[in-house]
Amino acid sequence: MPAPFFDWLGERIERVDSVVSVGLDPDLDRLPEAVRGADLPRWAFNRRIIDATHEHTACFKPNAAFYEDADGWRALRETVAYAHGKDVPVLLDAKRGDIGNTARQYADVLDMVDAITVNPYLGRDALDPFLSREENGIFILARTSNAGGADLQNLELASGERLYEHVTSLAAEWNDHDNVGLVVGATAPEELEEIRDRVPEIPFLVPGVGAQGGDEQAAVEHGLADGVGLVNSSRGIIFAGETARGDFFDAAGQAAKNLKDGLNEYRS
Ligand SMILES: O=C(O)c1cc(=O)[nH]c(=O)n1[C@@H]1O[C@H](COP(=O)(O)O)[C@@H](O)[C@H]1O
Repeated sequence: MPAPFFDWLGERIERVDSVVSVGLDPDLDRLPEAVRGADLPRWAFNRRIIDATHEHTACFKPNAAFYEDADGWRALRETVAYAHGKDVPVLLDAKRGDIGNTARQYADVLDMVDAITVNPYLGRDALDPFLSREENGIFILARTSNAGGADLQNLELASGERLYEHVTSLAAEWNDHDNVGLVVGATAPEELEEIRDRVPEIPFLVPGVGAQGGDEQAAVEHGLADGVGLVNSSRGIIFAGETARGDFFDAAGQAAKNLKDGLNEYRS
């Protein structure tokens, strides 16, 4: 039985026929004029992005880095409640990982959001406060999309395995509540395929399409487990209006639809 988060996500994917995750990374320097004067510009921006994109969206993924100040936290709370009002789950991209006593505090954010990204490098006890939340989705970083992702994650261990392969096996071992997902970048299609072969049943969050130029086909072909998984684009959707003609937010809606249609060509 999948965890409630993955049940909800599966239903949402079916209902909107989309595996698109829209990344809500509202860089204050790039917000359009229309929302700059608002009391909480990031919330005003996200609300309009959600309005424009939700019908094409399986999940919203705010990255915590864009909210780490007092107003940011208020904007995040409003954003999450609004997404929930549209029946869209929210995955907080926070990449948490700390000693148990601290991790327990971090994990409390799962009272507000539905899923979170976590960093495995402090080991199992650092993730226990997250993994024990049976309702939620816990996405463990396996192979990240950035250029330096290979520096550590592709290191070969004495066993002959790569580090990301070992992390993948550990994640499967830690998946007592069927609430684990993995983060694997679309910019690393070979690793995506290898990781999928290792864990056929774990859904992936695949960032790195769009602005980072990752492989959409590989993201869909290897990212989904029994049809469930997410392919994320943030800047490519929310800032599509910077270069498009017409309304800024309509452009975001169109970009979300285009990504959905493009990805759906590879869904079986
Ligand atoms: O955990 C993530 O979501 C993540 C993992 C990773 O390997 N690469 C990656 O880009 N991300 C996040 O996904 C989003 C990608 O943003 P765009 O490059 O604008 O689509 C950002 O919030 C990143 O922090």
